[in-house]
Amino acid sequence: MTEQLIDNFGRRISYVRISVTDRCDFRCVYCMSEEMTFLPRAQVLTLEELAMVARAFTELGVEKIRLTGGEPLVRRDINQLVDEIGSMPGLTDFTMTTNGASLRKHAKQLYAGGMRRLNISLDSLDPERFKQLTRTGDLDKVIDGIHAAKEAGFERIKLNAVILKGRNDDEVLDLVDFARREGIDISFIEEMPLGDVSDHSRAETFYSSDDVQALIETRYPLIATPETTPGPSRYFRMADSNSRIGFISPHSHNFCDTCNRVRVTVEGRLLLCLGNEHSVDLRAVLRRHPGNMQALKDAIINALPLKPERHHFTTDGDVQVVRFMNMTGG
Ligand SMILES: Nc1nc2c(ncn2[C@@H]2O[C@H](COP(=O)(O)OP(=O)(O)OP(=O)(O)O)[C@@H](O)[C@H]2O)c(=O)[nH]1
Ligand SMILES: C[S@@+](CC[C@H](N)C(=O)[O-])C[C@H]1O[C@@H](n2cnc3c(N)ncnc32)[C@H](O)[C@@H]1O
Ligand code: SF4
Ligand code: SF4
Repeated sequence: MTEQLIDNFGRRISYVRISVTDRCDFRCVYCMSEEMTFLPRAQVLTLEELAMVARAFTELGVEKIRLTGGEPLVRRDINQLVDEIGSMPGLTDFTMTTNGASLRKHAKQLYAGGMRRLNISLDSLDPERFKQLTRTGDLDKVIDGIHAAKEAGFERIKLNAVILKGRNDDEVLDLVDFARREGIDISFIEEMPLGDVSDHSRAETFYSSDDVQALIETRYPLIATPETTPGPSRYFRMADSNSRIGFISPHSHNFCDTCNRVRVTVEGRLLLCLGNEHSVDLRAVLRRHPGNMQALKDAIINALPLKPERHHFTTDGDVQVVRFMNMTGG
């Protein structure tokens, strides 16, 4: 029987999020500072190391892998990694979270590599505002990227929108209408206190999922659905559309008791929880014992008791976790 990863709270780890780069072509205000220094290449896992980490997890019973970043599509040779992971036995869900700007170039290859779902971040449909929120992003490219993903055949595409009071809360209904028109899903995310951002006061911009939901229900009554992905969204449906509306609410509806996931940061740190610092250095194991799968699996198994029960985020604007989101991939 396959070995399984079960933590001290009885939660089985079936989902791993792997950050493949800390670099990004955007500088979203809630994720990065304007002047970011990225890691030297030697500190980042190589493609071979990333593939070995993915294989170790699948051999330990993990069924879902998400590639993230930074922007995963700016990593050179990303398609090679996708092909390799996509062919690993045991994976039932292989996917990516992307800002969408390079999907016109990559969507077909991702599909060919075995991906069937994609999450694409989109916080505004207004080109000027989109530029302000991402600092460098071009809205047209992202919309074109969404279309490219649909054309490539992706079965489920989900938009992710981080809602900030006073910045884009007036676009919630427009974003829902966009998702309905495109026949795709959308999740609304509460901003988390990761990384020290100077652009806005997080205490002032906090906008709860309940408020987003109330706003949507002024136009579309929402019907709760038990459907889940092995992710943190709570989903709702509308009577007259196939699009699902999700809410990712780390503050107002904590989902830690059903947590099924761990992360591998771009430096190969196995991070047991997004909201805490408990971690183990897998890169050191990989480089001390090159090619030794058992040593890597043992390091992962031995790390599990470190997984904390939950995060302790607050909405008062305090930063509890200093690392930026692009290191861990969200
Ligand atoms: N606090 C917390 N936030 C998470 C966790 N997993 C994902 N998120 C946040 O959820 C948002 C969307 O993440 P995605 O990369 O789209 O992944 P997902 O929601 O797990 O994806 P699905 O598989 O489609 O459900 C990001 O802002 C993540 O930081 C988690 O374990 N804890
Ligand atoms: C860090 S990004 C990496 C993948 C890709 N670059 C993208 O933007 O989709 C993953 C997700 O985290 C979200 N995110 C980033 N910073 C966040 C924060 N402080 N709070 C909540 N979500 C955040 C982004 O909106 C995105 O949906
Ligand atoms: S949220 Fe994604 S696209 Fe935006 S800066 Fe962070 S890594 Fe880049
Ligand atoms: S905050 Fe930590 S414990 Fe809670 S769901 Fe996220 S990773 Fe799991």
